[in-house]
Amino acid sequence: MATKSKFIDYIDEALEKSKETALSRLFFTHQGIPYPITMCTSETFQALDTFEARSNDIVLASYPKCGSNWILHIISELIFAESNKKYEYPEFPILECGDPEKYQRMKQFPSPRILATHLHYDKLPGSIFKNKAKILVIFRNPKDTAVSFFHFHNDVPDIPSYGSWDEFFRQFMKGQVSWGSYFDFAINWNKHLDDENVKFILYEDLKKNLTAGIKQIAEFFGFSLTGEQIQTISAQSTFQAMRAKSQETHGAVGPFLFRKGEVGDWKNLFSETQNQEMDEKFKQCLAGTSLGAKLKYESYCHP
Ligand SMILES: Nc1ncnc2c1ncn2[C@@H]1O[C@H](COP(=O)(O)OS(=O)(=O)O)[C@@H](OP(=O)(O)O)[C@H]1O
Repeated sequence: MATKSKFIDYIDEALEKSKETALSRLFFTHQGIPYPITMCTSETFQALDTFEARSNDIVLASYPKCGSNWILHIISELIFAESNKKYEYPEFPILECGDPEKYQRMKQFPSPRILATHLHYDKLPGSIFKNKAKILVIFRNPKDTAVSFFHFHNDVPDIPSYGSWDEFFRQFMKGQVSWGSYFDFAINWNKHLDDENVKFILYEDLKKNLTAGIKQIAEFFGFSLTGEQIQTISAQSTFQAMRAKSQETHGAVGPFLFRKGEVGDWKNLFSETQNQEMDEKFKQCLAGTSLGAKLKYESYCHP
């Protein structure tokens, strides 16, 4: 994604802060949602209200662990293929993370700017909608998302760990994890997936047919690339290719972030009771909805 850059500096800085942070002190709550103090501050949230989006910003919205780094990579490769200019990540790409002055600096950045975010729909800065920026929304099945989230906490040495998978699962189901509840995030987006300038993409579909997914993403954002260029990007965007370069692109956390990249890893951790609990929650929150169908829960979350 980037050579040693602000991007890696920012991750290293957050990891350094994490070292001194116990899990019990990791979160602060802003407008009802828990965020990690190692990455977000209330000052930055305040400054975010003044953020001015552009119509040609590329917005990537996802709950944590649904594949945002994958899509970020694909987008930066699309930009490179079209313009022959490497996207340099002048700031950490997660919009809500960083110091409050970042939005001032971002005014100077050339278009297109990539804005990744884990914010829930109703917490996104209004200028994204007012100025009609295009938003790609990435979803992944909730069981694999939870398992990926747990491993990230418990595998990365500098990030506060949970006592056990069972403990993490309890907190995940209550929405007491960074960026809040997966299900609230989903319920919020469900009403907006057919809005103008919004496109939905499913992690599992991208896994099944990466080339087709990249083609759709390119079309949505108006990149006109040849079939050969799409194939090249596809070859560079497989899990294996990205994991092999992960230390170079993401620093020390790279191999933990690009952990397994599989569909169905939840089967290794979920107990029967946890399965039933999540199936029930899915039913309550999303059964019969447009997003509920799009997530293909039956295919990806049933044994
Ligand atoms: N190319 C490719 N193919 C398949 N899967 C991939 C790819 N790149 C990233 N990933 C997987 O995405 C998971 C990390 O999600 P995020 O990038 O959204 O994480 S974060 O929220 O920004 O920390 C994490 O999932 P798990 O492996 O299940 O933990 C990554 O491995």
